[in-house]
Amino acid sequence: MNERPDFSKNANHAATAPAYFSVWDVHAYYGESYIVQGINFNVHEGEILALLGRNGAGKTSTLRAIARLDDPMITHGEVWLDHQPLHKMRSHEAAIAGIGLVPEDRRIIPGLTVEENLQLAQIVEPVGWSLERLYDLFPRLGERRKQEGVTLSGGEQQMLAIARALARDIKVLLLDEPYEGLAPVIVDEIEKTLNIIKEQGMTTIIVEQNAVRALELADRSIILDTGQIVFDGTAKEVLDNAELRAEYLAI
Ligand SMILES: Nc1ncnc2c1ncn2[C@@H]1O[C@H](COP(=O)(O)OP(=O)(O)OP(=O)(O)O)[C@@H](O)[C@H]1O
Repeated sequence: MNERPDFSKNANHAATAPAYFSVWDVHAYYGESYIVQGINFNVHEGEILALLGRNGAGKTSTLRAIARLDDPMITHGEVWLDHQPLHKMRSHEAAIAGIGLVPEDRRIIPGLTVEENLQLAQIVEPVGWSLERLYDLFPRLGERRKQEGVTLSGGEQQMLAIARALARDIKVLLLDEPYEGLAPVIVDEIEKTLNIIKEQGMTTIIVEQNAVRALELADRSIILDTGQIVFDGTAKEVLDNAELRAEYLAI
């Protein structure tokens, strides 16, 4: 058998340091399928972490597990957010505890305007960013506030999905493939916005197939392969390591 290069030496050290958001030895299954196979990582407050890897590496499953969705089910391990044990919570409780998941399919609610989609997110206290602040961040949403959300362009729907997460009082923003299907110019616009959100102190985890764009944005990166972490380090280390990129990201 070919030995594969070991980039994982950094993977476990992070779990010992206290952090704002900690994932410790998480294992998760879809039914009998063992998909998330002992994941450890930390994210510090205000940091952007890119969760990367090839198709099927387990990125979305990891994000879903830490957001405490029913599938995949965590069978072992702990997830902590600002001293709160997310691993003991269901998804709605994790949402109240500060998880803001923006799923890949964006889930804009049909029949509701842009503004109504945002207002719906604020029905339960505590609320996050005001509508005014969200429209300052996303002027296109302000211009289209009376338009039905599902009739927006793909990029605008992505903006609405992010804005809806921020409309709640969240502590960490989890983005699943936010750039998928978007033109580079729209990716530029969303990247700029995510940088502004970071400047305002938000902690973010981004799962993205477009690894180069995600690494431009991120402070740190974790690379997954078959449900395990094979690299944990800075975004620059990934960009500078051609062997690592070729092996796990095909870039
Ligand atoms: N609902 C499910 N039931 C069973 N297996 C699943 C389910 N969803 C995903 N998987 C499997 O889990 C593995 C990891 O999938 P996941 O979607 O987490 O990968 P990913 O890294 O996000 O890839 P992609 O970028 O292609 O979405 C894959 O082998 C996939 O087939």
